[in-house]
Amino acid sequence: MKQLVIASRESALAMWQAEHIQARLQALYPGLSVSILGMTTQGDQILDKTLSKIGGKGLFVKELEVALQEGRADLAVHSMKDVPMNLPDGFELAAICTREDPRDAFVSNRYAALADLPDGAVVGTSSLRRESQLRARYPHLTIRPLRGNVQTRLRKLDDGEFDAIILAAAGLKRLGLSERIRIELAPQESLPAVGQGALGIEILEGRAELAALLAPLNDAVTAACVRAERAMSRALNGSCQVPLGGYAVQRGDMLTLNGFVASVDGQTFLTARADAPARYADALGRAVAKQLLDKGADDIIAALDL
Ligand SMILES: NCc1[nH]cc(CCC(=O)O)c1CC(=O)O
Repeated sequence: MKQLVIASRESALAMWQAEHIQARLQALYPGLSVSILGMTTQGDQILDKTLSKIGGKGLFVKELEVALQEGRADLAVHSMKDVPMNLPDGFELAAICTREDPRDAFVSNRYAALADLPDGAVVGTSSLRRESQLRARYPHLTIRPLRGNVQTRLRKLDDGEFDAIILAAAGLKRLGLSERIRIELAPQESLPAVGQGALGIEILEGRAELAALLAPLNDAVTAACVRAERAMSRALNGSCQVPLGGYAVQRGDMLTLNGFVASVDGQTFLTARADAPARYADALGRAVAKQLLDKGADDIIAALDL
């Protein structure tokens, strides 16, 4: 293989991620030419509705998959957080790269931390996961929807529409915007989204030579963690239409997975946790999902009116 084309969304964050993978590939294979094909997805275009209402994560990856299918690109770089739990037939993840900071970040021009926000302060987020956790811990806050790419969200904060917003720390750091982070939220305070902070590389199934070329970009620890998180979410039928979070860490050979499912108002809040050797990542994810279901997660999900 002499040249590769990376399909990417055109947002600054997506382009940073594509360029990061481009640079890693060029460092690994100096003779290889790697270019980036930027494209807009429906998820980028429809900004007046929350993601959960317009059909969720698939909207950010569909156009990229079409480019792979039509041979216009060889690989697509995604934030794993945006990748649906079940890939369409004919696609596979060739690599999951080393995870960046997985935490959510508190961003505000006036307040140093969530606990400093006064009664009725307005916090922007369109993530049901972030909303349910905020409502559970800080019922006195007002949560308002906030969509758009990272820069758009920061501009809305700066325009005074919100007292604070919550964003993924990874996105801010990648864009050189770490100074906007007032404080990072510990996983116990805001459990990250499944796959948050990790990049994934998607290709057409059956391209063995391409898969082998991309294999060195895979990070085994991140891959095991993300596999456990995604297995949990899949078993819960999770999407961004369900307020759920899942976050795994690996110490030695042992994975620990924490998960939660909550009602959007944060009134019902179910948590679960389990450990297993990394080679049982999928089973670990299913076991945590089972705990959550046994505690009544299916009632919460059924009541969501999807
Ligand atoms: N939902 C959009 C999205 N997808 C991935 C990231 C951040 C980067 C990552 O998690 O790898 C973001 C922005 C955010 O949630 O603030």
